Amino acid sequence: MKRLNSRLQQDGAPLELILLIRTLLAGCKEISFRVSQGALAGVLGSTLSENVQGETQKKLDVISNQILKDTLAESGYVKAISSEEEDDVVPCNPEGKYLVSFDPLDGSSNTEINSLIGTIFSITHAPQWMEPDDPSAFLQPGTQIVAAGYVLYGPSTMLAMTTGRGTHLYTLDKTHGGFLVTQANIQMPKDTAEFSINASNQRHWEAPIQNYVSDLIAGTEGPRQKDFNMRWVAAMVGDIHRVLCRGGIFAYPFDKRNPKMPGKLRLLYEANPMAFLVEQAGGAASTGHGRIMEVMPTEIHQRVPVIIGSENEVNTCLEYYQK
Ligand SMILES: O=P(O)(O)OC[C@H]1O[C@](O)(COP(=O)(O)O)[C@@H](O)[C@@H]1O
Ligand SMILES: [Mg+2]
Ligand SMILES: [Mg+2]
Repeated sequence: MKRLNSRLQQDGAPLELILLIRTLLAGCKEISFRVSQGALAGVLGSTLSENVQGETQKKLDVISNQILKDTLAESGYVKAISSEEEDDVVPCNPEGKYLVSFDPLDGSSNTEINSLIGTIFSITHAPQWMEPDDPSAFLQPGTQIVAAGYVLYGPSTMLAMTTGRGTHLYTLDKTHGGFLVTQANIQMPKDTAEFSINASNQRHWEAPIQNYVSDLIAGTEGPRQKDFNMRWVAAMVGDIHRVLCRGGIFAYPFDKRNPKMPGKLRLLYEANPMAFLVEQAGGAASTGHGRIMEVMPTEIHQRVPVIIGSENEVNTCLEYYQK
């Protein structure tokens, strides 16, 4: 099986980017170890603090954020970091060539039940004009990302990553501590009979997505004339992993409860990396009104509605928005 280094070289990644990715993954391996210790390491449960988005931070959110922040800041490759758990950007090496955005721990509510969680990241070039504490350099559309992926802390620790030359799946071989390619160039099925959405929010959605999901649920008796199954992990990283591996459609749409919050998931470190991975695997990723990767961010913690998955099913969903 191919090692991470040779796969990245084959895909034409520059040396400094490879070294940065290896550094980032060293942090993720430490998180993986802490996660696997569970209650024994005293890492479960909530802290007394909230992040900038008003969410109660779990101990693992804070620990994972600290691990990644320290590892990346010390590496020298990174000019600045933006994280779900940091109010502002974190300045690193003024000479660093890259910017890294991450969700240190996705699926926080799963930590206490030993269920799927992960780390999501994206990497862009750092503009030379940028001061390391300047958030505006992070406001680049997803099309500028040079590498993105997630590490899934599941029964095995897996990495899904793309540098724009296909999406590859890797598995952490704990016997020597390296990630090995276990599936190169994943190709998602274009069609699917599986959807993934928090249906308890249905009454708050806009009409197009309400109608679309109603038609999925109507199955063979409805206009789609086909039965669909529903799957929900409650961690985007787990739900997207399933969609990448066997097709499906995942959505976290805009809902009307808070008009100032155009969706739940964050563009820089949740929606964009997943959109890049899925597009590179032959899938599609939209806000309902346009390609996620073309959204111009206006702030680092910006939220967007997401509809991500098998290409034909995403397009069918988008027809409801166009009606
Ligand atoms: O249970 P809800 O409210 O539908 O939210 C689930 C969503 O929230 C998230 O957990 C948000 O991410 P964090 O855990 O990083 O805050 C997503 O992974 C998931 O898809
Ligand atoms: Mg998250
Ligand atoms: Mg998180």
